[in-house]
Amino acid sequence: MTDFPFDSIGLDLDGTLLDTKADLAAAVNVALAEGGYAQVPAEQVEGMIGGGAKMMLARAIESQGGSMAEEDFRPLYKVLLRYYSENNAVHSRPFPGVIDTLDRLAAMDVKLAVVTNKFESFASGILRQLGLADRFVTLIGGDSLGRDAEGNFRAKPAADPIHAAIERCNATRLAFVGDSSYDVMAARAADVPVVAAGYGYCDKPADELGADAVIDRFDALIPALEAL
Ligand SMILES: O=C(O)COP(=O)(O)O
Ligand SMILES: [Mg+2]
Repeated sequence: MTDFPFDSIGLDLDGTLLDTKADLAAAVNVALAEGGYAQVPAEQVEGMIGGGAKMMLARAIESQGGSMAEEDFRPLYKVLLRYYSENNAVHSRPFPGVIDTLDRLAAMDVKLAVVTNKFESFASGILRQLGLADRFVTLIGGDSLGRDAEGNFRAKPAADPIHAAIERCNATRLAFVGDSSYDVMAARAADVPVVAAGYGYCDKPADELGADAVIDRFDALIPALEAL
């Protein structure tokens, strides 16, 4: 181990490690077509990513003043999930600098955990298809920790998935990296330092997310963490 200040890093998936926008947009648009709604361009879907697939679809339907009644929404959500389960790594790829940086972190014995609001099965399938699964000590998806007393998934922005990452990495010092306000809120709630991926699908300007640092490429991560 070098004098790198963290022994573990938690990493968001969509918009941080992987550019998944095109596959997510295709899945949303299949569901929107099913409901008779207009198609939404991928650039617009981008701002709807971060809270999980259900929230992404809800935002797309609401942007067209559509019905959010359970009997209208549920069938479209099912269409999205079915389509995405079969088409989730068609266009999705690591962002520039991701592979090199993960190699460098592995060489420094830094443990890596994926903490995503995607369903665990989707996230693990994508990482497997892209040949990246073995790089992570653990993967915590939006559904991995079950639901809280109100019936909501114990997912970001809650601290629970970050705490789970700390535990599963057996981390002494963990930092988190993510692209949305959910990521920053979850890291803050768990009291861990957080770096914002400014090149990702930020739901507000990256420097307004409240992170400790902002990077504009993934390969700026190691120096950014060293400077925290
Ligand atoms: O798919 C989403 O909406 C969120 O996924 P992420 O937590 O990996 O960004
Ligand atoms: Mg994200």
